[in-house]
Amino acid sequence: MKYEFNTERKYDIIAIGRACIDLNAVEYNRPMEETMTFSKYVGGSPANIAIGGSKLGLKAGFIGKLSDDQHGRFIEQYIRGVGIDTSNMVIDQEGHKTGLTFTEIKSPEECSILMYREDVADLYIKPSEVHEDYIKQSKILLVSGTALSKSPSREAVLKAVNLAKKNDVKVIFELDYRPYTWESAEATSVYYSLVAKQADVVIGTRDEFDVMENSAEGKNENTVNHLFKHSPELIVIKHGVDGSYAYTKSGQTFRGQAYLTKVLKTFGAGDSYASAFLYALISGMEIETALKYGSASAAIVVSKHSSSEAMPTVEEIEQLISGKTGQVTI
Ligand SMILES: Nc1ncnc2c1ncn2[C@@H]1O[C@H](COP(=O)(O)OP(=O)(O)OP(=O)(O)O)[C@@H](O)[C@H]1O
Ligand SMILES: O=C(O)C[C@@H](O)[C@H](O)C(=O)CO
Repeated sequence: MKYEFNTERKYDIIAIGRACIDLNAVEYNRPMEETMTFSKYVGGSPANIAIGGSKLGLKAGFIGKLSDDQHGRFIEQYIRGVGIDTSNMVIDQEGHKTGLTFTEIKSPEECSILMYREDVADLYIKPSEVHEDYIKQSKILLVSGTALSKSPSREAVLKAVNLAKKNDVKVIFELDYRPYTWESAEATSVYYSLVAKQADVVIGTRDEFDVMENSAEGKNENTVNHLFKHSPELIVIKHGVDGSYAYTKSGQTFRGQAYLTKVLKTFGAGDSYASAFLYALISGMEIETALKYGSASAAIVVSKHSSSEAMPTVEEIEQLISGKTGQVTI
């Protein structure tokens, strides 16, 4: 089964949310306290997804706010350098800083991230900085859940969603739950539910859907039955190394299996998955194939050091899917 998009658009994907910096531990297999060197990459889930999509050949744009300093300029230059349109990336004029994410790689199974997100520039994007003329040029608007965590970014995103719906732009909601900037579980649940009900496609891990439902150990069947009473037509629920499921409003369920790989760290899996899954959907592939693209892209990124820089090419993904690189599905 395929998923249809408006084809007459300049951009395939416009993402809204944070573009930040990842500082990934260069020394592996040790706790952060003993890690002395880090490599710098552009990070932030929606930026990673846009970068991944652009590397696969999608025409991408980005709506966000950057700090007016060396870090903000590094991010803008990198994003522009990979071919993403940065004309709607605003420079903060109020002294807010870039968000930083430090990563800890204790072992392939034990990796975590430590985010510095106090007063970060990305959460200060205002509704007046989101423009209808831009959004209406895209096939899809990719919304990151973290951008809903504080005002004025929350209202800016809600405006973007309204404009997308008005202009027949598909809204893809990536739940992207990062506890660091949310005030309470109740607030997260309220805003996640609000946007998920309006979105066309919702993507998240099982844990993130539990956050949306403000419950524990929810069942996929209950989640999709509830959301399909509203706008969503396609829901993707990820279960880490156990793979992922895509559910359609018409009642079909597809399973995507993870590919066995030599894991260096597990972060970056979700973003690489989303970029390749969306690339495949936008390119007119079947949902089953899109799940393979997402899983293969994630398997490639978890075997590498970064999230953004490691995003694969179409050839790398297709080699893995066709078994030419010797990897197998789990
Ligand atoms: N250890 C692994 N080996 C191979 N593939 C993996 C592994 N972990 C995850 N994946 C793939 O990545 C997909 C997304 O993973 P996961 O459910 O962990 O997303 P996520 O929690 O959003 O990721 P992130 O850690 O980036 O936030 C899975 O459906 C699977 O295909
Ligand atoms: O999403 C973030 O802000 C951090 C990411 O850039 C990081 O690489 C990661 O955790 C991806 O899952």
